[in-house]
Amino acid sequence: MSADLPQALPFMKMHGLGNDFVVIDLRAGGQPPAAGLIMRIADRNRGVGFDQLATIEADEQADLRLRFWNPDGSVSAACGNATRCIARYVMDETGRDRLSLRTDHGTLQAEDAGAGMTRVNMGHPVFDWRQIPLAQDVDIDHLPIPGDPVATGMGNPHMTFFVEDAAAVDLEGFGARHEHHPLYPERSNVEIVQVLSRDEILLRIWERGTGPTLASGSCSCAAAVAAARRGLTGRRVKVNVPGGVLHIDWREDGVWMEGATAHVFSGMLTPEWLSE
Ligand SMILES: N[C@H](CCC[C@H](N)C(=O)O)C(=O)O
Repeated sequence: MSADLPQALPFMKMHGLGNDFVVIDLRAGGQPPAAGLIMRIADRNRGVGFDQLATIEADEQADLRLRFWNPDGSVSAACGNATRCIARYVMDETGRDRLSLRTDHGTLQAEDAGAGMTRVNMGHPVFDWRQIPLAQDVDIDHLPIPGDPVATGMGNPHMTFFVEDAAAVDLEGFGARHEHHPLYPERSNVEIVQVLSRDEILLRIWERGTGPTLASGSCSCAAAVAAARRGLTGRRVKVNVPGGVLHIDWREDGVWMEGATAHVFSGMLTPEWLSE
């Protein structure tokens, strides 16, 4: 082994309803990986594979500082399921039942919801077109796009379509096309929603920078907020995603999201692989 190989890089693999994450714990120090290394780790054949990579850092204002990246190396200010996974891990580690987590979308509160479930307040939805962001001032409840979608910001941009039959949508073609719609200068996450009742929806997801995923926290929040704004549901809904169930509750203090999490394994990226 040559003396100038990088050190091994420890990581954790976690998932929330199949929305999977590589988590790098930097609380003791160290820099987040550069975009090139993030893209290599994202490779499901030659790396580890993930929907998002997250780092945990120590923070002076909150209990933890979290950052998120997509497999294409782009940054996301919000990642609800990774936030829940990391909150659960640190609550188990410290014995605490509440944590504050600073993200690029503000400081979020997480709590133990009992029965192994973890709840996070994802903050207030954003309805200002400049902050979502959209390219121009349009009616966000009825975007000038075929299919009549709703625009919502959850720290990241969302475009939500309501359909009769979500299973009938060609998500690959539809999602890829709409992620890059010119109305969204920073691209968009795309949600296909089928309303089942006043308090239950079916959701299929195309994540910006990732593609189709089994679940997505911020997409579930955006879909629930959009359904409530359209008057199709109340503000508390059960969201059925391909990977399971999330419960969304749009309260006065923000959009709360509750569901299961898993810490699957801890591993090491080897010095040999890191230096390739
Ligand atoms: N999986 C995440 C969302 C990632 C969003 C990301 N694809 C973007 O906006 O760039 C979640 O649970 O909220």
